[in-house]
Amino acid sequence: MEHQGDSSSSRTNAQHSKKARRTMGHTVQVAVATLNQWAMDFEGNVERILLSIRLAAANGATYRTGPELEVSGYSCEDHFHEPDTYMHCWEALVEIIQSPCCPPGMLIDVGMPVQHRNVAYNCRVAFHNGRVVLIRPKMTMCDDGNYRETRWFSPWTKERQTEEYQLPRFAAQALGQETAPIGDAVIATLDTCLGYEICEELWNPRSKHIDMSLAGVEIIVNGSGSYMQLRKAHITADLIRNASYKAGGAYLFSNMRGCDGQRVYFNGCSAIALNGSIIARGRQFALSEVEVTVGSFDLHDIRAYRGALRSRSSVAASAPAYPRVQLQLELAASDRDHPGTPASSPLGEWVYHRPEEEIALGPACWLWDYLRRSGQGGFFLPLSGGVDSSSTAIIVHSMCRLVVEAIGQGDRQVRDDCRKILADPEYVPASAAELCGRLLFTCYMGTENSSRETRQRAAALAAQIGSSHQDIGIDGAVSALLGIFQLATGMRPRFRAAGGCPRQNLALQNIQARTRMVLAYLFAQLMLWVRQRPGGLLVLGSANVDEALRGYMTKYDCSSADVNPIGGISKMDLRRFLAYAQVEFGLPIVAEIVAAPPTAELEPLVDGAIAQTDEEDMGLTYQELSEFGRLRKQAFCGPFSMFCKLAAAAVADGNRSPREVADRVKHFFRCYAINRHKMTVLTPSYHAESYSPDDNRFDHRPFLYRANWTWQFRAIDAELELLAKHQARLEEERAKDGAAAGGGVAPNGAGSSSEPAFFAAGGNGGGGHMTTATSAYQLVRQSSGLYLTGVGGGGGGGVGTGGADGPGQLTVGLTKSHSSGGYSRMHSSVLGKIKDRTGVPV
Ligand SMILES: Nc1ncnc2c1ncn2[C@@H]1O[C@H](COP(=O)(O)OP(=O)(O)OC[C@H]2O[C@@H]([n+]3cccc(C(=O)O)c3)[C@H](O)[C@@H]2O)[C@@H](O)[C@H]1O
Ligand SMILES: Nc1ncnc2c1ncn2[C@@H]1O[C@H](COP(=O)(O)OP(=O)(O)OP(=O)(O)O)[C@@H](O)[C@H]1O
Ligand SMILES: NC(=O)CC[C@H](N)C(=O)O
Repeated sequence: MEHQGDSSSSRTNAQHSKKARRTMGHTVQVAVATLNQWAMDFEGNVERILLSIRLAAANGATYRTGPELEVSGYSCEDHFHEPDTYMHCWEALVEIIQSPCCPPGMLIDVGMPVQHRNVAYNCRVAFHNGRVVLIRPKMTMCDDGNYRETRWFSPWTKERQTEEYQLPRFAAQALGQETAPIGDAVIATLDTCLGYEICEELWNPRSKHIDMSLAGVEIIVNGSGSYMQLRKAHITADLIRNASYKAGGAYLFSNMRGCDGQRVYFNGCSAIALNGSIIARGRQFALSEVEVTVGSFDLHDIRAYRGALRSRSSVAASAPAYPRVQLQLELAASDRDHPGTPASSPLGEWVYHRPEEEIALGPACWLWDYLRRSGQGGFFLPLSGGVDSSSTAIIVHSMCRLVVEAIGQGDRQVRDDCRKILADPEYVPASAAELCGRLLFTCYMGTENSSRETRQRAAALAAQIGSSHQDIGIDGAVSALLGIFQLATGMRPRFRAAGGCPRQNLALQNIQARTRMVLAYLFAQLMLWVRQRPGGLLVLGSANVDEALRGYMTKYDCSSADVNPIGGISKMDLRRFLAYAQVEFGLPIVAEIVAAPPTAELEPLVDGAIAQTDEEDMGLTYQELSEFGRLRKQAFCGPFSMFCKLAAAAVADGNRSPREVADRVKHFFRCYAINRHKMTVLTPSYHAESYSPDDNRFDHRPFLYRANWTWQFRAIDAELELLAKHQARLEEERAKDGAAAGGGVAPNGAGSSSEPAFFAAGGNGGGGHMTTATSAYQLVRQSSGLYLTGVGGGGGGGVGTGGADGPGQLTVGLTKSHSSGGYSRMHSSVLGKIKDRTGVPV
């Protein structure tokens, strides 16, 4: 099926084609736009789209594409259920199509939601010379991480088929066009062919670019809404490079950038690749709202590259065709139009930001978007002089550096936003520190438990970054609150050091922490009044991702803020960031902040020194929390699997016994379970970490748990018993065979290698087979060597039984261990309970 998508192309274009036929060029100049859109801000979104079209045209591009859902903004979420959203998108589209910013002859597409026959799709809408030429719906939705696309959109499932889309009445009248093709089609121009895969379609194993490129589509266009996560930027670049390397052709990747109203920060990095090399790319982090990246390539280079890929050509020869929308248009500029337009050369190596730079830049840009869009006048931060609140303060300072730099480079949008925030229409910042003094208000809120060192560190950091700093005491407020309690109950809690029980000790800590939160909001509301400036300040939070995971924070203390730039970042990464900032931003005090042991300073000092450290309090190190966090979320480990993996590693390293590992895993899960409720009120945090426990979108789990995990912990105990038995048997074997055995046996027990046999395929005595199924249970034995050495030396090869089990022995071993250990104990107690309740023996 072919569509004459441009049958009524304008006179200008017809003349252009005639001329081009005489002086045909092969170099196509294209533009990918990176836009900082804002969900539901149709006004601003249209302006930014038009600006990008204008810039693309000014740079000689004949084709412009942009990010996913750029008309509405990506993060509209349940607004995608509202008919208004679709209507406003069409209104915006008509405005864009009819704008004088769109030059005649230019092929343009925008991303927006479209409802067709009562089904909502996430689409690219391509237009040319005032007409919609194709609506291409997304065919593979994204639902992982923070994405929830199938909640609003359906994938287009009719492969290589189109239907007629009926334009809304007002749009049809405005454009003089009743229908447009919608579906899985491509656009054929007079000189090349172009097709779409939208964001996730590139990430999916059945990427659409494969079939399209085999069917002769030379330019693949991807409009994306891909958000930042630490250490992720290289993935998109690799995917684009690989797609165009394997399939040949040009790959145009256009991404959103910035905070469009949610916790995520879209990652920029728009790029153009040709035949496996990146030829143009945009920035990952920046304050500019519109960035247009232009690249040019020779269509003959695509044909030569593909033709030389012989295996590709033979597959392509039988590839099914796509419906093509035919346009009377040449994308390649004629030589006379753009004499000497050179094809872009491959860029050198793509240098990615290190994680510490990503922390310095990403949250800073996100905060800028949040601040200017919230209409507030700056930030208020309770600054303790510890790693976390210092990191937050330095991120604001980094934001100020970016603002000053952008204004210096002539970014008028940033300058105007800055003036609006500060309510000063003439303002030009003198330096980052000077701007910081106006935007960031820090406050040390000391108690009798605060040390001189932290107080001084907070003051020194404030002086070095330039924030407006105050040092206040809050003991009066704390004792007033305790006084009320005492008046009401006649009791006054005491610290542990003064003979109080843990409950009293904890309550006395939490009242200090919560009082700080109340004061933080008071100061945030009134500090600009004190300075005779309008508006208020946003309260910043500083709880890191590990504290959230472990629940090591007081609910509704200073962790409850308006926004938290470090809530998705681990303590380990924050330390890296601080080391980087110390040098990069010239902040010598940071060395002391990093070196000090993290402490809450909520318990009395002992002889004037800190008596409480975070890691001791938590019973876990920050490094362990990162490891547990990754296993829980990224590796999808429950307590049992986490134990198995960590025990295997610990035994291999010889640094911990399985029992110690079991104790720590159980402690972690207990703490996680009793504190999970805190995640329901977690301050909105910049999303950066793939193991974030954020309950809002990213990590959907219950918040009421059976915190002693009886069933799961019993499985760990059974496993411990099993390992102990193996250990005992191993020692027995060693004692028996001693040096004569010369170590373990080779695979299949056939040799006498001095290495413990690792991939044993069955003990010689028992004939058991190690199947390819590698459960976590098997891995424990593999990496600890316990199972395999036992197999070889003992000649029995049974697991858990020491007998001559046959195939499948591992499973049998597991079952036996459970029934001999925890499971049978539990089982009899259940039977007892049932009997008690029913009176009937079971
Ligand atoms: N399942 C559940 N669903 C809903 N709510 C639940 C709940 N379980 C307890 N609760 C409630 O939660 C409240 C207890 O939580 P909360 O008041 O936060 O108190 P809690 O978690 O008991 O104690 C605060 C923890 O944070 C530590 N801390 C304190 C201060 C600073 C720092 C630091 O970051 O350096 C750490 C402190 O050592 C302690 O471990 C109670 O009201 C309790 O009834
Ligand atoms: N003495 C203090 N002055 C001002 N704010 C404080 C003080 N103590 C704690 N806070 C605030 O409460 C937050 C949580 O306190 P907590 O003691 O848990 O610190 P933390 O999470 O370890 O962070 P940090 O590394 O900044 O101390 C801090 O990040 C900080 O914003
Ligand atoms: N919007 C999307 O389809 C997202 C795709 C992809 N998984 C990403 O993280 O970028």
